[in-house]
Amino acid sequence: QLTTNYYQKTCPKFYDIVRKAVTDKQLSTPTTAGATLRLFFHDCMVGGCDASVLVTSDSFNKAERDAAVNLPLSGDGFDAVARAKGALELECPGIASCADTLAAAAHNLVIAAGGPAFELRLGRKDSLESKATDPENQFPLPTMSMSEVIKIFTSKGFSVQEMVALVGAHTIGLSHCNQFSQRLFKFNKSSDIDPAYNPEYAAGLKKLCENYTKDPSMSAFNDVITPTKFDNMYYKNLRKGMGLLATDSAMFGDSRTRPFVDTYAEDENKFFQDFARAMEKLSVLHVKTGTKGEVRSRCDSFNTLSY
Ligand code: HEM
Ligand SMILES: [Ca+2]
Ligand SMILES: [Ca+2]
Repeated sequence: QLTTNYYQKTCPKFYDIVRKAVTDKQLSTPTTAGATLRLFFHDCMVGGCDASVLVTSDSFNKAERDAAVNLPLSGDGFDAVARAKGALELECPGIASCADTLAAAAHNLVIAAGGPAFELRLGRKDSLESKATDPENQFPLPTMSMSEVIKIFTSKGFSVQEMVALVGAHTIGLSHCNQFSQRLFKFNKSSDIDPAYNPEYAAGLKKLCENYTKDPSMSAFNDVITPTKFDNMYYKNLRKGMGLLATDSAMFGDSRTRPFVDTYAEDENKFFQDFARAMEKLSVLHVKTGTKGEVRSRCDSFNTLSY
């Protein structure tokens, strides 16, 4: 249903406008790429890629964005989409959906960071709903077992290999200390530190996160070696005990996922190929077309109140 040339007649500069807006923002705010890629993931996992995550709550509706799992999403991703949408509305008002704008923004920022292009199909409509309860049980959490994580990805149609490729997104971006602090302080009876960590790496993290309870904004790079470059360093790190989240370490620790970690650590081209294909699949999950959605004029609110 979606096509790569959807805006060819109605908004031929769609892609260039998005690219300009998000790369400008990325240059001034280097956290933009990670923030936007994660925002796209969080949109697509709940009701498909329909910009449901972008809507803000009001006094009548607590929106998806205010679900616990979405609260840490960085404002930079929302802002990148708002800027691109603002520029699009000037050029071709009422034409480009927020869902397409977010997809194109994520696509572009992956490429700008050195990653692969995935086939970007367009024509998504924006959701008519966004509820804070919708994300329940839809997301992998760092505290989950690998079986639970696999179950979530399988339920969305992804194989274990596709899941390992997608998590390679952790080659860029940040995680807050509270997402991995249990691995550093009082891990269990026999050790303060999770033995899956490389000891020097863990010591560095411990220092970095020393005051995280007082300053909840404290965060660490997901990939400590090349934090802003989209490459296969994430998988190389996993093999050295430098996976930040417990689920990152488990990708190497679990025999179901380790073979793919090894493959991607050794072959960046293969990672890029598989990541691109899995992103293509993620980007068309349950998309809404025709009258099942609308083209919002602002990404943070519905055109007409639907409740
Ligand atoms: C096992 C599966 C996954 C788990 C448990 C997981 C969990 C997390 C957590 C807890 C954070 C840190 C959030 C914060 O503290 O602000 C994070 C960051 C991030 N995740 Fe994942 N994630 C998973 C898979 C994915 C996938 C499939 C993608 C994209 C395709 C993705 C993209 C990102 C990005 C780009 C960041 C950095 C965000 C930023 O810099 O603002 N993650 N992830
Ligand atoms: Ca969604
Ligand atoms: Ca990297």
